[in-house]
Amino acid sequence: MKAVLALGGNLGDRFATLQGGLDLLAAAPGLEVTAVSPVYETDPVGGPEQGPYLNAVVVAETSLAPRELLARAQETENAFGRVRTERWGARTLDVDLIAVGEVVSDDPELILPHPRAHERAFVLVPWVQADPEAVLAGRPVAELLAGLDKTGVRLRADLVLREPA
Ligand SMILES: Nc1ncnc2c1ncn2[C@@H]1O[C@H](COP(=O)(O)OP(=O)(O)OP(=O)(O)O)[C@@H](O)[C@H]1O
Ligand SMILES: Nc1nc2c(c(=O)[nH]1)N=C(CO)CN2
Repeated sequence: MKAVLALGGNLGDRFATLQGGLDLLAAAPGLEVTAVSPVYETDPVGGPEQGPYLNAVVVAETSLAPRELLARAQETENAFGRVRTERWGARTLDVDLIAVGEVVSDDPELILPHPRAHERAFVLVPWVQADPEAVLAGRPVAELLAGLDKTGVRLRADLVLREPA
């Protein structure tokens, strides 16, 4: 199955954390990274006043069940010292599951596709770069993006994630 994961963080050495998170995810058995987006610097959306994020999207081919993938994502967050405080608050690393194959889930522990992805330029802009054919809940991501404000999402061409070996 194809899995799409969104990485983001706005504390500490943000780029080193993104690379470390990607490497750790890729080290999981049953997950092969097939595409990595460029890195974007993004204005924070929601939550308290906080600094800008770096965001990127990773596309992978996986044999893991969605729950196992969520566990890997959460282990990766924890490895980078994520401390949960307030909702949408600053964090070193956030790993969200955007979509896993065609799986639809309304279990609050794992909602698929991610319930806010369709309105988040900081997810859709990198995603469509990693996969121009991307589709979310039956709609081309490129089309969803046409209706969104992308001014808070800036390419950081100087920061390029290394694809894990
Ligand atoms: N698609 C999903 N990807 C990641 N976590 C999810 C998903 N659906 C539900 N969750 C649940 O959401 C809970 C809270 O996640 P988290 O604290 O990362 O939220 P957030 O990143 O602050 O906000 P947002 O959910 O808007 O991105 C997690 O414990 C997880 O079980
Ligand atoms: N720019 C930006 N804003 C956010 C982000 C994020 O990754 N990037 N993540 C959030 C909660 O998941 C809330 N707000």
